[in-house]
Order: sequence, then C-alpha cells, then structure tokens
Amino acid sequence: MKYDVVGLGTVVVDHLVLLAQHPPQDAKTNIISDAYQVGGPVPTAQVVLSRLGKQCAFLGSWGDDQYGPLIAQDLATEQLNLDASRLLPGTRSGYAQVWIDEQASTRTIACYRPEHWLQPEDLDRQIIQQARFLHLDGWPQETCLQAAQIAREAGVTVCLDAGSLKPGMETLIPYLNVMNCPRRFLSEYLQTDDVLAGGRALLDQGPELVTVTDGVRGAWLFTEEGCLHCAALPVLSLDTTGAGDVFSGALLYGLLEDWPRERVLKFACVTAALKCERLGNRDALPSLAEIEAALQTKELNLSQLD
Ligand SMILES: Nc1ncnc2c1ncn2[C@@H]1O[C@H](COP(=O)(O)OP(=O)(O)O)[C@@H](O)[C@H]1O
Ligand SMILES: O=C(O)C[C@@H](O)[C@H](O)C(=O)COP(=O)(O)O
Repeated sequence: MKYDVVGLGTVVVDHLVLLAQHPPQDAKTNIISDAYQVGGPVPTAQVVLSRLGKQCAFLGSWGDDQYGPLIAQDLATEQLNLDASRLLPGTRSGYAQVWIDEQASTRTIACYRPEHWLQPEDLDRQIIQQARFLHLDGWPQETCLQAAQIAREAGVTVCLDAGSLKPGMETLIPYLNVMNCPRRFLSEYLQTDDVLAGGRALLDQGPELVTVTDGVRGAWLFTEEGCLHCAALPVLSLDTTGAGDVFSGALLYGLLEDWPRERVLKFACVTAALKCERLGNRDALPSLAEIEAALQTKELNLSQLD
C-alpha cells in the first residue's frame, strides 16, 4: 500500500475571530484577535494522521485567489501528497468565518464553492486503490459514491466524516466501513435524538463501525460488539472548531493501528479534547506524547452501554 489514508474532500481557509461575546442581532462588537488557518473536515483529519506519522494523500482543489498559496503551502508543509490535487485558475478558494466567544461557543458561516468539487471522471483510481483507507466528507455525492465503489472493489476501507446531512448520503452509507457523525446528524438524517437507536440504525445501513460525537457529552462507538460511551476529557475549552475533524483523524489512526475499540475511542476523545484547549486546528493539535500522557494520567470514564 502506498498511502495509509487517501482523503477526498473540501478544503477551506478558516478565519478564526475571537470575541468577548457574540453581538446581539443588529449590533456590533470588537474583535479581540484573529487568525487564518487551513481547515475542512478531510484535510484536518489528514493533518492529524500525518503528524502522527501516517502517509496521506489529499484529493481536492482550491482557487488562485489570496488563499490559494496559503492552502497549497499548508498542506505541503503538513506532508500531504498533493499529486492528485489541483489549483483551479480563475476561481476563489473555499472560505469560512468562525466567531468564537469567551465561552468557546462558535458561529460559523462557510462558503464551500462547488466549482472545486472533483467530478467522478476526475478521480485518480490508482491512488485510491493504493490506499489502506479512503476518507470522505460526502461532497459531492456522485464523486464520493464513485470513489467508494473503486475503494470497495480494491478492498480499501471506506470512511466518512458525515458532518451535516448532504444530498445522496443514503446512497453512500451502504458503501461505508466506518462512519463518524455529530449527534445533530442523527436528527437530520434519522429524525431521532436517541443516540443508541440512531447509532444502531446507522450500523444496520452498512458501516461496521459508527461513532457519534456530542461535544462535552463525549462520544459513542457502535460495532456488532455493542455500544461504548466515552465521557469527554474535562479541559478548559477555548475553541472547539475542528474538534469533530480531529476526532475523525484520531479515530482513523487508532483503526489503522488495529487497536481494540476501547483504546480507539479513548484516543479519539482525548486528542479532540486537548485540541479544544487551544485556538484552531494546527497549532492546537496535541503531540502523540501529550495524548499518551493524558491517557495515562487522566481519569477517562468509559462504559459499555449494551
Ligand atoms: N468542550 C469540550 N471538552 C472536551 N472534549 C470536547 C469538547 N468539545 C468537543 N470535544 C471532543 O471532541 C469530539 C467532537 O466534538 P463535537 O463538538 O461533537 O464535533 P463537531 O466539531 O463536529 O461539532 C467530542 O465527542 C469530544 O470527545
Ligand atoms: O467545514 C466546516 O464545517 C467549517 C470548516 O471551516 C472547519 O474547518 C471545520 O471543518 C470545522 O469542523 P468541525 O468543527 O469539526 O465540525
């Protein structure tokens, strides 16, 4: 295998804006500080994996505006292979503005730019076939489906970080081996707020492993062995942007390492929690040593629910 994880997804530049508190409607507030960082569910998960020593290739595209060089340089610095990625001349890059107040509550507005989505005919079959895992964010449906089919035929594990509900996901889910989603996805897709029923219903639709995340309420992991819940590691949370993406990256790391499901879930929860102590998703990422130290020294509440 040439790559541990090939990722197909949306890349954006996040403008992170720190505020004392969110302004009420029709009012103004001052910015305390701000920063630009590259984000997006798949690239962020891949940066987590790459920093932990996994070989990753990213399939995506960006524009030739002021953010293009920032994206290309960031992904290359993070050691993601970009041979199957491209700059689209005459287009603007994906962008998001994330407002974060002193309670770490966020408001995000994002502009994903569909002109950057790869089409099924753009897919590099070989790079997918040479991966252990394929990681998707669900945009756009036809391309994800085609990539998932190529991967399944080649015995590559197909993973999805579902984020929010996107068109055609019901067609993609049967092709998945691994699926991560936030709890709100269960309401959007299955019209349920019951995590146990929702997680089991997703398992019934195809994936062998499903995780559901819910911020400070921690995360659940479902397999045919049942459901595990891990409480969130208590941290002084400054910024939760990208916590789900970081959780996904750490989850894939544990699965690539073939760890037991208990360790996989604890590792993902701890990595995502430590990220929340700092701003963003690059400088905020904990090292393997920090993650291992927290796993050894902090009490983590893990329970088998069925
Ligand atoms: N404030 C927090 N304290 C500790 N851990 C957190 C916190 N927020 C998120 N996490 C961890 O990150 C995971 C993903 O966060 P979540 O907010 O559910 O995802 P998303 O960023 O996709 O909305 C959670 O399951 C939890 O383990
Ligand atoms: O895609 C988004 O939701 C916004 C991105 O700008 C951000 O980088 C991101 O991926 C946040 O993800 P999450 O907080 O893990 O859901």
